[in-house]
Amino acid sequence: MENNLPVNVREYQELAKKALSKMHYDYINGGAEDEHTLRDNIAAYGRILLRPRVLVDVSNIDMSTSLLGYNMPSPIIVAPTGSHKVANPEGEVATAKAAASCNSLMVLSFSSNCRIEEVAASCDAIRFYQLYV
Ligand SMILES: Cc1cc2nc3c(=O)[nH]c(=O)nc-3n(C[C@H](O)[C@H](O)[C@H](O)COP(=O)(O)O)c2cc1C
Repeated sequence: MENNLPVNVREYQELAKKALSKMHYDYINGGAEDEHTLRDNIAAYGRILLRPRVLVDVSNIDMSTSLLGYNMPSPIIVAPTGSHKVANPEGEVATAKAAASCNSLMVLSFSSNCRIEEVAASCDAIRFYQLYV
């Protein structure tokens, strides 16, 4: 890892494995039941082929998009996931601040460790809430 910064999901996984207890790592890294969908999701990304291009000016690119009327600089958002305090003492507040710093959108989970009001007051991230009904 150059400058010790992770460059892909696998390298983030390695760091997470070192930072977390086995139980918490397995909770975050695992999928439901026999993990068929988890494996298929990873395989689906593997089927997307990118053609490498060199000497192309990428100093002025635009990946912005909108979701339900909210504009954002890229189509990358934070999906709802519960119990962020297993990974960070600030919990979902830390995740919301990170999303806000990228002008991204965070979906706060129904099973989050932090209260909705606490997360909402912590930053200006675009706020979506996931609710089981
Ligand atoms: C640790 C963990 C916790 C999750 N918690 C929730 C949750 O509280 N609510 C929810 O709707 N989805 C939850 N999910 C599902 C994710 O939002 C997401 O749909 C799933 O990881 C699949 O991602 P993908 O749709 O990008 O493939 C959780 C997933 C993980 C790995």
